[in-house]
Amino acid sequence: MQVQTNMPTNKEPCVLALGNFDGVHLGHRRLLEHGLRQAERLGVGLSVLLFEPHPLKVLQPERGIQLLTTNQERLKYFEEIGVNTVFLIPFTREMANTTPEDFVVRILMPLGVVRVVVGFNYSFGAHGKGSPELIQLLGKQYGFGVSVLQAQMLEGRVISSSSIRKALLQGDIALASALLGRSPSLSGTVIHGEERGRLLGYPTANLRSNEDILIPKRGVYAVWANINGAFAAGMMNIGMKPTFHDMYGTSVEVNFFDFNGDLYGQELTIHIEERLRDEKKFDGINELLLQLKTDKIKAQSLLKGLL
Ligand SMILES: Cc1cc2nc3c(=O)[nH]c(=O)nc-3n(C[C@H](O)[C@H](O)[C@H](O)COP(=O)(O)O)c2cc1C
Ligand SMILES: Nc1ncnc2c1ncn2[C@@H]1O[C@H](COP(=O)(O)OP(=O)(O)OP(=O)(O)O)[C@@H](O)[C@H]1O
Repeated sequence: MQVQTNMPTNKEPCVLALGNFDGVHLGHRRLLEHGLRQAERLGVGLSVLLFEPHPLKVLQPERGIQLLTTNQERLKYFEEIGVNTVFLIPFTREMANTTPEDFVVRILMPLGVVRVVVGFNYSFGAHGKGSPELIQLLGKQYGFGVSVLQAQMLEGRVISSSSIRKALLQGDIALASALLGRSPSLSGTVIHGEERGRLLGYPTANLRSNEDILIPKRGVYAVWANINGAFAAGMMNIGMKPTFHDMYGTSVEVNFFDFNGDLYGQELTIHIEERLRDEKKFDGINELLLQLKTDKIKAQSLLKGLL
């Protein structure tokens, strides 16, 4: 898969899928699969146009965006699905003010678009005024086809990045997984913690993720990661360690059951399988240790099926 950060000069014909694709969820997958079939029928490749940073970060910086995927993760999923080219175009305030027609003429046409694939709720151009109907009209005028995919649903619910964000903030891993079509994950770099974990007999990898990435609801989760090519089961705590601190920022830490080694500085992707419980303030270390033992047994039994 090619990633182009400059406007192409060769203008190879392509089918182009449009949107943010945060999370690359089931709805996105079905849209991209439709794009692949169209591309095959037309004998061209499938491209995706992505704005970087996410438009909401530029348009509503005060809201503090909470993304499901990093750029790297989105690109990995696109590659797995079979996308040929990703155009990564900077999103600026000027871009936000582009009229729908200018967007088509200045951005889409130079990409060699023969067909555009969008979802039923796609919006584009200044104030999000461009709709699927408008892009169909512009397609007729400028000579490219347009597919508008109907709303992809799961059990009566429209699949969307926002509904997945909501599920994760409520700790509903089952719902988030069903909408994503895979377990949710959280990536980050292993940093130094307070080094209390190893004294407790539960050493933890403390994770720092990109500031724009969503952290699920506080609590304890059954998780796994691929460490140096091997499956590693574990349990993760997202929280403030109330047993030890009155005021503390949120930390994300994972105790892997059968791993012994140095992870500092490593990039890890933690796959979240199930939420086990809320974080609690315990009356001392012994109570916490008893609970951790129970958590471990529960997580191990849940994760056994994944091996
Ligand atoms: C699976 C798991 C569950 C935890 N649950 C709690 C909890 O409910 N309450 C709490 O105060 N701390 C909890 N902790 C955090 C511990 O209090 C301890 O501070 C931490 O493991 C050590 O942190 P460190 O790596 O920064 O030294 C949990 C840790 C893990 C790994
Ligand atoms: N459930 C769905 N069914 C059909 N098309 C969809 C669905 N979800 C997204 N799309 C389409 O996929 C493309 C990328 O969508 P977008 O990034 O806006 O995702 P989204 O899940 O709708 O996000 P958000 O919830 O943040 O609005 C767009 O063309 C959009 O219309």
